[in-house]
Amino acid sequence: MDVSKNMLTPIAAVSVEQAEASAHLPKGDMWSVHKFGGTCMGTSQRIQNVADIVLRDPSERKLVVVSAMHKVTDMMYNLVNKAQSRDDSYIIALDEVFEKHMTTAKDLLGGEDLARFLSQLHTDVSNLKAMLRAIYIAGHATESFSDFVVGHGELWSAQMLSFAIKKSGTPCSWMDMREVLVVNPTGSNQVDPDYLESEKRLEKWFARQPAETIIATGFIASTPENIPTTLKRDGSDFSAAIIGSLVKAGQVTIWTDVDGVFSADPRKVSEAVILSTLSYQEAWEMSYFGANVLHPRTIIPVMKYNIPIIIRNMFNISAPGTMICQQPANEDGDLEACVKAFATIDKLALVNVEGTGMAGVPGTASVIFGAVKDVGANVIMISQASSEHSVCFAVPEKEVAAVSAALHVRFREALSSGRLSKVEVIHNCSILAAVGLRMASTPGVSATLFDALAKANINVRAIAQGCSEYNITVVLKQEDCVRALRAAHSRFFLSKTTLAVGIIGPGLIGRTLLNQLKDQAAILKENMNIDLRVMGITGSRAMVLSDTGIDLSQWQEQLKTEAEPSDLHKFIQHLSENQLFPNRVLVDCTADTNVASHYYDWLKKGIHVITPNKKANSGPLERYLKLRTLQRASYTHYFYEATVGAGLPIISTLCGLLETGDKILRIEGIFSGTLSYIFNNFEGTRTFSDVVAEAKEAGYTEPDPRDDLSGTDVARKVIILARESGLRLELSDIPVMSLVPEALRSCSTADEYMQKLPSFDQNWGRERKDAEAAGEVLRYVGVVDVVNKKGQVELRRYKRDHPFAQLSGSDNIIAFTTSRYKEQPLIVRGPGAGAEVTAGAFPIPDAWLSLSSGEIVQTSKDE
Ligand SMILES: NC(=O)c1ccc[n+]([C@@H]2O[C@H](COP(=O)([O-])OP(=O)(O)OC[C@H]3O[C@@H](n4cnc5c(N)ncnc54)[C@H](O)[C@@H]3O)[C@@H](O)[C@H]2O)c1
Ligand SMILES: N[C@@H](CCO)C(=O)O
Ligand code: NA
Repeated sequence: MDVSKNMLTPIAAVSVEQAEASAHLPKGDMWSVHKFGGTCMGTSQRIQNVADIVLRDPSERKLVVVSAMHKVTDMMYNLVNKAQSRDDSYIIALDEVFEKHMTTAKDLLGGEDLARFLSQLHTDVSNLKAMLRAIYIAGHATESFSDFVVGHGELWSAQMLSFAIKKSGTPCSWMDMREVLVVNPTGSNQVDPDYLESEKRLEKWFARQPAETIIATGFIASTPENIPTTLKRDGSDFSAAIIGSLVKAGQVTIWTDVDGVFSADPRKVSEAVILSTLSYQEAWEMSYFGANVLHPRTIIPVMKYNIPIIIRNMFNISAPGTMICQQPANEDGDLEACVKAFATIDKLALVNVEGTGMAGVPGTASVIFGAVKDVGANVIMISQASSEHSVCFAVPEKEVAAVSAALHVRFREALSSGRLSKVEVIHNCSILAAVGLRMASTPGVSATLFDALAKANINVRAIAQGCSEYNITVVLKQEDCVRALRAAHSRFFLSKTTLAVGIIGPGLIGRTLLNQLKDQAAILKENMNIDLRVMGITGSRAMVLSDTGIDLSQWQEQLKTEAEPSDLHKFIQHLSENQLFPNRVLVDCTADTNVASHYYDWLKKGIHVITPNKKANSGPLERYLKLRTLQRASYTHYFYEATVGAGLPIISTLCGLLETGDKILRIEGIFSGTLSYIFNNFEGTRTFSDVVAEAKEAGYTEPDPRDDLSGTDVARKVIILARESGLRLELSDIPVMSLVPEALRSCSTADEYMQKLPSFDQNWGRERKDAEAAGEVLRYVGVVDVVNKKGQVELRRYKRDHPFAQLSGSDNIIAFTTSRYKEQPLIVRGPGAGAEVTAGAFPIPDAWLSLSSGEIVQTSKDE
């Protein structure tokens, strides 16, 4: 064997191209370093799998760093703890450790190899027994005693693996890294490698023990005085990176149990994707957030020589993993590709120190952070705007009480003199960070991020972005964090926009809407990339909820068989919390005042509301104004086109006129599909009550047809349009001529009313004939008189040639007289009631699209 080949390769930085060309498999003389963690070394079978992976790597020179078998490090620490607390059971615990390794070895090895390993294991265990006995007697273990004991897990796993590899005929040595790796403690549970000394010792090691496949113990090392120690919390990944840099490896592969680094925590974002590449800095940023990557320190040694690190799943070898290397060449150059990943940290508190006495006074920050340091708190982010009137920073929630107390003490005088106005704590915060090296050079990234957050109705409490621009950090309420993460992630990573929909009131309109959605969902997805899912349907008695979307061909059955008692609160909660998607829409298809009274809260939660229910907009003026103010102030949509004239573009026409600067003078028309139908068809051939029954049958009427006949429904529409035109009117301000005879107003049900109605047919017959005799027809009309600030609803007679006399079916006709349309009013005419046209008024793709992408759609004029 050529010993020189095993000596350290001269320093030769690997370029990115080289690294990529090598496609995870370095060629030539370069070392391929692998690291297998405890999970990978969990059982004899897994150790065998590790051996197979190592054997399959065609590199000529392989150096494999291993952790102790799964759980063994904890078992070893436990031994020390038991011994020093004089708990005799350390002996049994040591037996368990012995057993575990003996059985694993027996499974894995045979013959002489097994005998050699077991004999070594015996020797080690009896030495450990002696040492633990000493600890037991002393009642104390020094750090180096403890490190010595604990490190055995790695010694055994490395030896077993090296024997397992040898078994296949490949020469293989194992390396006790305590002979090679020298580190100095730095305090705070970290160590610094002594690269020079380690390099020297490594050369010596190679000279003694030339090998092309080496299994090395992770985690353990020596002090410069040759006392066994460990790499502390940085662990075996760090060992692999250090040894990788010492041998100037072609690459370092870290084998774990995940497919690579995800774009976001996959437990929180189901659409998270595996990233194929990450720059060192990006990985660094991600690892800070606890992403399953590497400890930042781990990256430093290999980064120095541009050695790529590949994170791969040992349980899914086919997954290519994530390569961490120097910034890869631009991929797409698009905005979305700039953000590599999102990460979050929960359980934080924001501390805000505020006051005029800080501006221009050097040293305030130093005092603040001095106080924070004194209580040993870790500052997670800092933000100060250039006005210098406030400094805010985030610390772990559990440290905030101490921080706040320390600041109050430190600033007692400043606070009492008023130089500082407050030291304020905002609890229950989380951090959301967007990470990406190329954010630095791409304008618009933060705009897109903040836009996504705004559209998901998420309030941002504080913002930080360093000049490096690798990371944009926002602080938000913890309860919003997952939703924020999903909103941001879907904006940058999903091509499709998503909508979670809840339907309240699957009556005639609701049912029709659900049918339309069933057909439309596929088209929306196909043509517009909108993923629309109905997450819940609730009637007045039963509801069905789904986490992934209700099958719209089954919902009626589900409502019968799989339903639970309806509970509006739970329903809303389900939609807001348990959703796949950040965009949420409620469609209220009831005529219920109570349901309508919740719109404000829903919009406030960021849930869009679509409704044909007139109760909110025609209810108490004050509530209406509050709702509209909120709607204008938020990014949340409130669509109610169907409340007037069903699917006819009445409200949008009115808004269009107002937005373009026109002035509304008068709106007059036939606003009731039911009453239009009734008077269009009440021509002498059928009785009045028969025609009313037909209208009900056709689905034009309100759930209680008396709402139509009494004029209330028309009055509500008049009020809606009046308010839209800027009038501040209450429903009670509108004089209404009711068509419900006095005697029938007290009927307790709609059915009773319908039954008694025929007794009034004669009166109606007379009325109609009178009009006919005068060449006129009866029409029930509503008027919004904007000039005189009033409204009116009444039955009128019109000449046979009047446009209002020309209607058919359930037609509505609405005439807008405006400054522009003064001589000839602008007329909108068409069917103004009925299931298809009404339900069709809200799922218009434009509306869904604007909802899902969060475009602001003006549904009314801004006053
Ligand atoms: N029918 C039309 O042509 C038309 C046109 C425009 C607007 N609208 C409006 O559409 C709405 C629905 O009309 P419809 O004809 O479908 O009435 P409908 O009576 O057929 O349906 C209403 C449904 O809502 C349910 N419901 C009532 N209160 C509820 C509650 N608190 N929680 C859950 N579910 C509840 C009822 O059980 C019923 O299933 C009404 O507001 C109506 O004014 C109807
Ligand atoms: N009942 C209403 C439905 C449309 O709002 C009508 O007849 O016009
Ligand atoms: Na309409």
